[in-house]
Amino acid sequence: MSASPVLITGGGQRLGRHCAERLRDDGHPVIVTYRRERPALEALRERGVVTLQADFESEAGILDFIARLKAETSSLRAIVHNASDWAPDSSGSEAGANFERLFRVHMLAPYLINLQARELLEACSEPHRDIVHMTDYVVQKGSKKHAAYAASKAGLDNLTLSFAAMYAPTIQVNAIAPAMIMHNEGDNEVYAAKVKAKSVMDMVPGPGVIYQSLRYLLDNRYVTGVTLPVDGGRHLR
Ligand SMILES: NC(=O)C1=CN([C@@H]2O[C@H](COP(=O)(O)OP(=O)(O)OC[C@H]3O[C@@H](n4cnc5c(N)ncnc54)[C@H](OP(=O)(O)O)[C@@H]3O)[C@@H](O)[C@H]2O)C=CC1
Ligand SMILES: Nc1nc2c(c(=O)[nH]1)N=C([C@H](O)[C@@H](O)CO)CN2
Repeated sequence: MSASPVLITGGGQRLGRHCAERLRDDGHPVIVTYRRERPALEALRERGVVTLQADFESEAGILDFIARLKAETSSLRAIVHNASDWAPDSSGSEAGANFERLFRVHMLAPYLINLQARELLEACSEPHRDIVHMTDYVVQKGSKKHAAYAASKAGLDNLTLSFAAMYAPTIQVNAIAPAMIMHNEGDNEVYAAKVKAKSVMDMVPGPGVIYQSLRYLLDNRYVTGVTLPVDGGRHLR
């Protein structure tokens, strides 16, 4: 029987893309979701990655994706909820819409996908089945400029506990809480130096440290309901 795929939402770039490529290198079938077509997706397809379009801004979009996921595969080895919108807080009339959108992308989508794709994980013939939520160090601290984003990631962090309790012992549910892993286009040198100095490890490590953490969770059959901090010791500053 062929191996069941690992689903990575928002896998068309940066951390999700890196993990998709590394999982393919390790021989895993992989499905990624994307919103916007681009050359990186064609490169992933050439490596055998299945790509499914998905926009989690609305419940209808989430449910439409779930239906297409079930048409694509009859089982899943793991689900990595990586898709995310690091939107700053909006002012005035846009504040509520911004908050609701981030709630849907970071909480409603993982919640509905976990509920409705449980049968796909249970259908996996391998002994390990995993759900991994990508949260954020900021869950512990809050954010003056990304309060809605931080709150929605805190909700996702709490969903880790609920789903871990609900789905044990057949499915493990954990989270990874990164801090500054890689720069964004447009980060100037002043900002880059400021964020680099926030971790006592004094570095911006790149996505390899996230794949190491994901690999640990996928390979360990006795860890569930935990959040792995991958933040360079931000709490020590
Ligand atoms: N990078 C970092 O330093 C840190 C990252 N994290 C977390 O790690 C994870 C990966 O980070 P990173 O790679 O930088 O993430 P990105 O900001 O690159 O976003 C990943 C993907 O999310 C997708 N996405 C955004 N909005 C939606 C939506 N409404 N519906 C569906 N997909 C959507 C995008 O798809 P598309 O491009 O196709 O539109 C994008 O490719 C995220 O959950 C992030 O919050 C946490 C702390 C630090
Ligand atoms: N979806 C995203 N979430 C986050 C990103 C990102 O690029 N995309 N980046 C960060 C920052 O690196 C922040 O950790 C710097 O302190 C947070 N979340």
